[in-house]
Amino acid sequence: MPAIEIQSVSKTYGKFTALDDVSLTIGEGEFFALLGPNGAGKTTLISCLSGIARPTRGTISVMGHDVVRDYRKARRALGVVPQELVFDPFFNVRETLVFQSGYFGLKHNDAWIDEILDKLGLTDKADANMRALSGGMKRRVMVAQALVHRPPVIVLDEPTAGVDVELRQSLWAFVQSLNSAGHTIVLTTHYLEEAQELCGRIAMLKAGRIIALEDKDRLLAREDERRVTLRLLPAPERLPDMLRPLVVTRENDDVTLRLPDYASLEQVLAALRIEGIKVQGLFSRETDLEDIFVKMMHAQGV
Ligand SMILES: Nc1ncnc2c1ncn2[C@@H]1O[C@H](COP(=O)(O)OP(=O)(O)OP(=O)(O)O)[C@@H](O)[C@H]1O
Repeated sequence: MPAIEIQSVSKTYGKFTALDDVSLTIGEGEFFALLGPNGAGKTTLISCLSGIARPTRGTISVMGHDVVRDYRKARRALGVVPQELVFDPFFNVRETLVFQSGYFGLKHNDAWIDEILDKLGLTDKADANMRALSGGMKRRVMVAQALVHRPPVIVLDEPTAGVDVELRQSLWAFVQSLNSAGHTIVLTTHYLEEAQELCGRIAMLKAGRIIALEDKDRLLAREDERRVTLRLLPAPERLPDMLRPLVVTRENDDVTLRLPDYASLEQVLAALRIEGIKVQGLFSRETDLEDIFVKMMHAQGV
């Protein structure tokens, strides 16, 4: 049974189509990334998943429970860490979590609450008022809140926006441990290096449509090329003919080239040598998810 099954889901707001025929199946135990630029429809999809918004067309189920017909069971299987910090300023951290447990009919949840507080580094803030916490601490409470009912499926909507490096790392370590323990994780983020490091499979959304849905490694292998930046001295007005089709960008003395493999660098260097152009610096890197994301988002016809 898939953890999440989204079938032909569309969501319109008046004449505006926020989601356009989205179908997606996420297996149990996956670490899945939902990527896309601002306004692509990620949060709308998560809202449909958690029952905050209702799809205009199509169906969604979480752990086999339809999110509309079987709302309670579907919601119980799901923990959502929202993008925005939503909290009651009159509660302290522990009260917030006890209250959230109550939503799910859980009365004796203290041992689990203590454990989550500990795992998220919130134990010494348990009695602090929500409004007295820093943004990062509030973010941790949002994560804790999503976990009070031990959901098998956890959705994190940009959990690291505005979060410092240390918290980001500890948050990911915790989320990874949840994934290792069998939880299904769905993540949206604009930090593509995080998605590249953590996720197994990736969906890219653009204007409400899925334009890529693939295993991360396969997606990365799609653009199997190397980028090499050369700092040239003197920076020539005209590059040797052989180089020109390979140029990705040219800024001041730096020319970035797209190479099919490192072996072709030899020909590039030879062409420069013939023209008397010296290479003062060289920097290279493999294609990463950001390159692929940018390319796909700018591709024509999608
Ligand atoms: N309640 C609403 N009424 C009208 N339009 C809406 C509503 N909610 C979302 N939209 C529109 O739907 C589109 C998708 O928004 P959504 O928040 O899902 O994008 P997103 O991919 O999560 O973006 P971001 O990365 O900025 O969070 C946007 O153009 C947004 O303005």
